[in-house]
Amino acid sequence: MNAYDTPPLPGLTEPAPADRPAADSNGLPTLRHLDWPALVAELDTDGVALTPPLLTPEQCAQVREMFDEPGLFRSTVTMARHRFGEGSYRYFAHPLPELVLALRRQLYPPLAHVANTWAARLGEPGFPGLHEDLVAACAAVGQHRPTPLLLRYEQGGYNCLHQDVYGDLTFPLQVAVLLDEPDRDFTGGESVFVEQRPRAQSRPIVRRPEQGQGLVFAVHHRPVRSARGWSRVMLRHGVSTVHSGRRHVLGVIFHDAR
Ligand SMILES: O=C(O)CCC(=O)C(=O)O
Ligand SMILES: [Fe+2]
Repeated sequence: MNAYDTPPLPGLTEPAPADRPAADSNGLPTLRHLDWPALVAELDTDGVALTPPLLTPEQCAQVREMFDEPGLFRSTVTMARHRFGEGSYRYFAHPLPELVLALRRQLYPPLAHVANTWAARLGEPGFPGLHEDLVAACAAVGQHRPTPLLLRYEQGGYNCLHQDVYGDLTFPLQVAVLLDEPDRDFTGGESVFVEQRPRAQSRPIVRRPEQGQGLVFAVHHRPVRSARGWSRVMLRHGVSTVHSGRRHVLGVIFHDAR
């Protein structure tokens, strides 16, 4: 059983306005245009869902440029050093930039609804309905460090298949927002997912978001209906080689890290 009540899934009663991102009076994203029931259906089928643009091209440029402001980050990882791939990523420090915070807070409640449905299917503990309560739950188990990150791949860059687990408390969904325009700013660099099914061969899934679009996907596993009820299917994600140009992604992970 879930230990938390989850607010109803937004979008079930309100019509989705336009299929493009809007900004509030502070220039921060507002995500009222997302068709959550459609995204949930996609997540339940594939474990991966592609959103309409979450950020405008201007907001994408704004976030991309943050990569070169070292003061915004708590740590930088050179992927080749750990054999994670080729490229680098930086974890944002507190206080998170307003735009990153806005995405994290606004994407969380509908995803918590999905997470709680998945948890109930798998007999796992549930999650709070508000992101601030998830952050508090993380802190209570020693996970204090923010996990949103910016990734940069140059020509030849890639990201090996992995899972973003940073402690015992793992929120099961995450979002990656593409900040560049494919085939203009870079070529190659597809988003790659591999679903490892029980007692079966693995399924590859490839997505090519446009600039500003987000990919929502399972962090480690998700429920899939089987003959004996629900079983866990593992998902790993990565990025194929960038053939030319530079590719940037904003990674929004909801649990904090140890
Ligand atoms: O660059 C990508 O598309 C993958 C980013 C990633 O691994 C993440 O957001 O956790
Ligand atoms: Fe990742």
